[in-house]
Amino acid sequence: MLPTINFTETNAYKYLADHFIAINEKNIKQLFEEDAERFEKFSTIFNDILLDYSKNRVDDTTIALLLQLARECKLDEAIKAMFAGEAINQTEDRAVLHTALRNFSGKPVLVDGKNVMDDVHAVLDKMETFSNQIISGNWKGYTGKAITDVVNIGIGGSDLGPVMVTEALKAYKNHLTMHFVSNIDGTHIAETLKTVNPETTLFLVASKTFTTQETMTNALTAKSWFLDKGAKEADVAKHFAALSTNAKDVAEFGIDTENMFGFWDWVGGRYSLWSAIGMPIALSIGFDNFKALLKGAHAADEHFENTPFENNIPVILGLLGVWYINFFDAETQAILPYDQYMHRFAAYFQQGDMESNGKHVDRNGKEVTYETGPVIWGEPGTNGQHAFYQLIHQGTRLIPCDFIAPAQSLNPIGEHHPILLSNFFAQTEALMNGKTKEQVIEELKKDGKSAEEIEKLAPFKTFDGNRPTNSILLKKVTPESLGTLIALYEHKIFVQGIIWNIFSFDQWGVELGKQLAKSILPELKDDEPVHTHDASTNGLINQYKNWRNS
Ligand SMILES: O=P(O)(O)OC[C@H]1O[C@](O)(CO)[C@@H](O)[C@@H]1O
Repeated sequence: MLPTINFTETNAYKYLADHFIAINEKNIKQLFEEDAERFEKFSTIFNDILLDYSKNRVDDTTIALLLQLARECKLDEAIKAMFAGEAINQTEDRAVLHTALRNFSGKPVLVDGKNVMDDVHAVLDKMETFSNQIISGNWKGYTGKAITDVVNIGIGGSDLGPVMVTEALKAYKNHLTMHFVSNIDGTHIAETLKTVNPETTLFLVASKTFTTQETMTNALTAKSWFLDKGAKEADVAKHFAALSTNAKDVAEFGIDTENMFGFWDWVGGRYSLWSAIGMPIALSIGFDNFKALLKGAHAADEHFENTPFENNIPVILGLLGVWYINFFDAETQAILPYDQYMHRFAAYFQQGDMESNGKHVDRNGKEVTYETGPVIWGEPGTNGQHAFYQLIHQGTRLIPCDFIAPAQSLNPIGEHHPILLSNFFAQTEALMNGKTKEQVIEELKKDGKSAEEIEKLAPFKTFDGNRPTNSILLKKVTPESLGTLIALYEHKIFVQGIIWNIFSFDQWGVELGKQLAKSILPELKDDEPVHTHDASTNGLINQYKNWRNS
C-alpha cells in the first residue's frame, strides 16, 4: 500500500509556502551572482546525461525543503513498494512493474509470490527469434517472399512508445519500412495500405486488452484487405502477429497464438514499450539494440531506486515540477528536444504524464484541494523557436521548460549541429537573463533611434527573463541513452504522483469516453433523428445524419 499523506499538510509545505514569498522576489540571474558554486551544486551527470537545473527559481533552501517534502510524503517507501511488486495500482489491484521488463540485475521480481522474470525472459527470447527471422528474410510471406514492411496497428501506449522510439533511433534502423496505424479515421489505414504489398507485409496487432475499438477495427480492415488481395485464411499466420495480454481474443481474431507475444496486467499501457509492445522497435533497429534500450532503462531504474534523493534525477525533476505547479501556479510543462529524431518525445510523454497524473481524487478517495498533473506539450527546437517561444519569453504565463540536446549529432553535416546547439544554449540563457530596459535603450541608441522612438519601443523590447529551464545534455542519442532518458522521465511522473497523493497508474477518465462512443454507434445506423441526448449532442448527431448522404 502507498502512503496517503496530504502534502499540503506537511511541515515542508508550510516552510515552502513562506520561502516562496522570498524566492519570488529574486531572479535567477541574481541567484547566480550570489552563489559561485551554483552550477556545480545544481547539476548532476549520470551515464553520459548531464542534468543542469541551476537555471531554476530555487536556492539551497528550496532544494532542501523540496527534499524534505519528498521525505515527509514517504517517497522512499513508495519507491520500495513499486520495485517490490506491491499492488500499488490500487484501484485496479495490480502491481506496477514495467521495471521488471528491463531488469538485468539477475534478482527475482515477485508478483503474488511468483518470480515473473522467467516469463519476461521467455517472451524476450521469443521476440529475439522472431525479429531475427523477419530481419534476416528467413521468415517468408505466403508467396515465398521476405518481409519488407511492418504495419503496427495500435493506439495510445500501444502506438506512441514504439513510434517515438523508432523515430528517435531511426539512425540505427535496418531495411524494414515501419508504418504505424492508430487513428480510427479510415484515412489512416487506407493511406498506409496504399503503400504496402500484401505479399511482403507483416501486421502487428498491438493491444494490451485486445478489445480497443480503434485497434480492432483497423486490424479487421487490414485482414479483409489482405484476404481481398488473394491471400487465404491459412496465410494470415505468416502475416499477422499479436502483441497482447489477451490470448483468448487473439485466437478468436484468427491470429495463431504461436505468433502472439504476451505481457501482463502489471504493465501499464503507457509504460509498455519495454514489453512485447516494443516489437516494432526490435524489428526496426534489431534485437540487440532493443536490448540496449532496455539496459539503459534498467540503469535509470537502479539510479532511481538507490540514489539518495539529493542526486536522484527523477526525484529532482519531479520536485521542481511540484514547486512550479503548486507554488508558482504553472499550468503547463514544455519538453523541447533539440534533436529532430526525437520529434515525438513530447507527444509520448503527453500520454505518459497526462494519463498518469491527470487526476482529481487523492489516494484516500477525496477530492484534491491543489493542482496535480500539468499539461505537457512541446516540439523540437528550433521549430518551436519560430512558433511558440514568443509566449514562453514574453507571455504572461510561467512555463517551465525542459531543453534536451545531444552533444554529438548522428548526422554531422557542416555547421548544422553547432548552429543547433548554439540555439539550445542561447535559449535557456535568454529565458533566464531576459533583456533589461537599459540594455534595450543602449541597443536602440546604437541603431540611431531618436529619444522619442526609444521611449515608445523600449517596453516591447524588454524581456523580464527569470523564466525557469532544465537543460538535459546527452553525449549522444543511442539506444542505451534513450532508454535511460525515457525511464528517468517515467520515474519523474511517479515521484509527482506520490507527492500529490494520487494514483498514477489507472486511467478511468479515458474509459468513460470509450463507453459513450460504443453506446452512440448503434444510434448512427439509421436515419431516424435521435432525442436521447442533451440538445447539443442531439443537434450534432441529427445534422450529421442529414449531411452524410446528401
Ligand atoms: O493497448 P490497448 O489495450 O489497446 O489500449 C490502448 C490505450 O488505451 C488506453 O487504455 C486509454 O487511452 C491507454 O491507457 C492505452 O495505452
